[in-house]
Amino acid sequence: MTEIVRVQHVSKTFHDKKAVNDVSFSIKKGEVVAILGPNGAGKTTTISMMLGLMHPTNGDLKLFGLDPSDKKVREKIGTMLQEVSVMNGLKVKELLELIRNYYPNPLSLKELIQLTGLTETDLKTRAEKLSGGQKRRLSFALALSGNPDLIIFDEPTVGMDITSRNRFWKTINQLADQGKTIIFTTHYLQEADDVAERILLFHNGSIIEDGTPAEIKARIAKQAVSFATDDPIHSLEKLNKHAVVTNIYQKNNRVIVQTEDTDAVLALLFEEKVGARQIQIENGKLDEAFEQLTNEHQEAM
Ligand SMILES: Nc1ncnc2c1ncn2[C@@H]1O[C@H](COP(=O)(O)OP(=O)(O)OP(=O)(O)O)[C@@H](O)[C@H]1O
Repeated sequence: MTEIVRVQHVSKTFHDKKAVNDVSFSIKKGEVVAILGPNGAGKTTTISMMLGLMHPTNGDLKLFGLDPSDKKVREKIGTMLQEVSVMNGLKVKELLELIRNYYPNPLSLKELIQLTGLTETDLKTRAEKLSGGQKRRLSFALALSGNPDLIIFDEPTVGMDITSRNRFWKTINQLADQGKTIIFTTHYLQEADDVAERILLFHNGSIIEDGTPAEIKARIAKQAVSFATDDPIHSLEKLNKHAVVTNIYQKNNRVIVQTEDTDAVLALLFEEKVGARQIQIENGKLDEAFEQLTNEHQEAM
């Protein structure tokens, strides 16, 4: 598979602050990658270096095998940054036409409208008169204008209402199906869990986890089987003796069995005849994993 992004031992220091500290990763064609991490973790700095807006203090960073500021690279990238700045005085349609002209194979205006949900009224409006949410929609259309192979977004859904957000992710999934490579940062962990195939978790300038959302959640092993029963004490006694049960307790008439193997626990419920009803399997949540991983790292420092 073609390597699109290659980051090798990259660091960025501002005065004496190490914002990014010896980070290495590579991203292949067609991957959808979420960059997560608490405030100040180094996400925006990493993205800015990928876009050639900042140079690494140390290390090497290539997109499509070239320097990010190379014209050939710029033609293949679409981006949407946190700050939406649009050119005042132009109508949305004029602005889109202008930007499309910079690219060798732009998307048609019709395609851009269909992908981003810009309305006829939006097209006739001067860019500076758009609402915050409409501006983000325009910014999304501008990012897609050149029909980019690589799309990089920094917190793209901030300020979008639920409908716009759903539409945005639907389009992203559509673009991913076409084989585009997509990298985005977000503080909405559910979005990363739903959309990304891979998560790079940043903390204090370093990558502390790199894996699929399922792998990252599984590493925290907060999986559990819970059930209702007429005799919780009897269930606790019968199940507690099995090694597959890592923890067991009663909560509001339900028995919660924490384990790393929910299938084995399900089998046990029937073998031990505990009279389990309304059985539920909980696979852990990404936000729990996120919090635990960043805390563990904080303690280890
Ligand atoms: N231009 C700059 N000058 C000095 N320090 C900077 C600059 N840009 C970023 N930093 C510092 O580098 C660190 C990483 O910042 P960065 O913006 O990359 O974090 P982030 O993960 O994107 O955070 P957030 O989630 O808040 O957007 C922070 O401590 C920040 O204060």
